[in-house]
Amino acid sequence: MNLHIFENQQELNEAGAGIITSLVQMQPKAVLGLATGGTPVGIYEELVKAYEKGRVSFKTVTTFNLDEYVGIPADHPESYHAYMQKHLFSHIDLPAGSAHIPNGNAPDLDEECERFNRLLDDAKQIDLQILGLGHNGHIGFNEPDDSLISGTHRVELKDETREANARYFDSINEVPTHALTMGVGTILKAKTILLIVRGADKAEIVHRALTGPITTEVPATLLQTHPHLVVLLDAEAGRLFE
Ligand SMILES: O=P(O)(O)OC[C@H]1O[C@](O)(CO)[C@@H](O)[C@@H]1O
Repeated sequence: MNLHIFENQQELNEAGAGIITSLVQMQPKAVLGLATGGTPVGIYEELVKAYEKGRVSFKTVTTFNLDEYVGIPADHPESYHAYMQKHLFSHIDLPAGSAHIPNGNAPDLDEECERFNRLLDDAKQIDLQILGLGHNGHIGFNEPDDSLISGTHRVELKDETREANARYFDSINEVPTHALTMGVGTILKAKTILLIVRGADKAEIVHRALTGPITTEVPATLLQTHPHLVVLLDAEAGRLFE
């Protein structure tokens, strides 16, 4: 594991964007796994700046998003489709057909998961998977459980996840109860994983995820088994590592 702790958010954002930019410069046909949530916003901002300065192009890149809520349309402001448009896709030259996000509003969700899995299979391997971390140790929307699922699947969100994400909605009742998520098998198959964690409220869970016993009750502990894990933490999240 390659762990870096940053004193300020800007340095973390630049480091995260720098890793992605370098990969795409070296490998213009890179397959990127993208995350949503509050954590990667600043990194996407830096990526957009790198694109605007002509340092990187996404013309031949393919992307896969980790997850999407079930039951809200893609144009809902809090859908992960809308998030990706707002924070990244509308600012760069990634062709629309190269960006894949599960459709949480598909009429047949099992079929949608199969479609997404087939696309992932066709892409062979994600070169770099960006990950945030849920307060309960979830990665993507793979929630703590006594077993975990390898491929893309439908998941019921835990109360704590819905509470954490309620800040983006008018009330908790509007937060979807289910989501589609890439499974842990797909996540762990990525060549490199870039885990990004910020804030004092995640100091304990990230420490447990990276140093505690491996358990499906903390899905992020499985990341300890990955041969190329890069971790970027802000000073608050990294408190217990110092
Ligand atoms: O970055 P946040 O908003 O704390 O979210 C934590 C995690 O939950 C998710 O939103 C669910 O996938 C992830 O994208 C993110 O890593």
